[in-house]
Amino acid sequence: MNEIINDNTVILKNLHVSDSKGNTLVSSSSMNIEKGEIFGLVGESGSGKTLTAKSLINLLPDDLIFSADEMIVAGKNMLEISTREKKAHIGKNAGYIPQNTVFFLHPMIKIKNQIADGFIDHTNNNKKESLLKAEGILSKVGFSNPKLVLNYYPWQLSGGMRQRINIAMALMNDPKLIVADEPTTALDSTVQKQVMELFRSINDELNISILLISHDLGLVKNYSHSLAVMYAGVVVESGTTKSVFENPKHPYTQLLIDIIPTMKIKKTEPLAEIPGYVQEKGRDTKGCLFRNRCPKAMEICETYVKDHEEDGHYFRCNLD
Ligand SMILES: Nc1ncnc2c1ncn2[C@@H]1O[C@H](COP(=O)(O)OP(=O)(O)OP(=O)(O)O)[C@@H](O)[C@H]1O
Repeated sequence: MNEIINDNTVILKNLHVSDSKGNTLVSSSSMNIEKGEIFGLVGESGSGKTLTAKSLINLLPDDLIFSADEMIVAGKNMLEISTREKKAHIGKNAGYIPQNTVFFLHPMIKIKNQIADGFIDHTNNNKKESLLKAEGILSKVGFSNPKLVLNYYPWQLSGGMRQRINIAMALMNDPKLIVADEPTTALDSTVQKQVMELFRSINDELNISILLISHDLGLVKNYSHSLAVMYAGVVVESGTTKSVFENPKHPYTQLLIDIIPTMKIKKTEPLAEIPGYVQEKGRDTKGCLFRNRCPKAMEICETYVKDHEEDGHYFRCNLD
């Protein structure tokens, strides 16, 4: 009964996450990730990107409470299966690349002993088979001498190489979905580009869906097919990347697009910012959470906010 006949890798409707004191952290958030697409999830720090992604892949901290009207991930209804089944399903079908990759790999354990674990846990393969598989994947992610790399300790590798190892680890179980949380934040711009091109080729060649979390709308514009913009725990706009960029509807999205740095900016010029900050508290209001920073706010925005959807382009705002 839990097998879903649907091509979408993720269907999420009305996600709500709160802390143990009942404070709302994420609310009314929905998204669909189609099979084989790169889906960008953007927003400022604290907007709920990581919590949303972690809800999907069963990694929410135990002290947080979540609910949703629908949550389908890689063909399974996550709201109807046991914790054990969820763990097995996610372990087999989803790879996670966390924000802080430096601490993700244990510095004192050889790569070969870290890369094999998840694969052995979720398949019936032994260590030898898993290392053979790892060699193939390491060359896919750009290592010319995978046998040598397997014998390295993480501290012997550069940041970009460690990130390639993390990507290889996420690929070991042939997942349907990879969640990459700010995967290039710690890298310099040349390595950043190489890593993003690697994600693109993985997506092209293996048809794996990628949930790309980033605060950088410019990066998401370049690499994603569709995207969702989050503000203060709420998805305020979503759609294909083309339609959101050609016709951004939400004032927050419009401002984010305006501040994407362009090549024309002189090095000495400061980057523009949106005045104000994302609110941490009071996220369960019926009104619009962006109203205090919104240049187009109206009185009604204090108590009400309207949902619009046309041809898969969604936005949540009282403007039409
Ligand atoms: N375990 C937790 N307990 C209580 N509040 C939390 C917890 N984890 C996150 N939060 C809060 O939930 C909100 C959303 O956090 P989240 O990490 O999802 O944001 P984000 O958009 O991923 O930001 P960043 O880019 O900084 O990681 C923030 O206000 C954060 O302080």
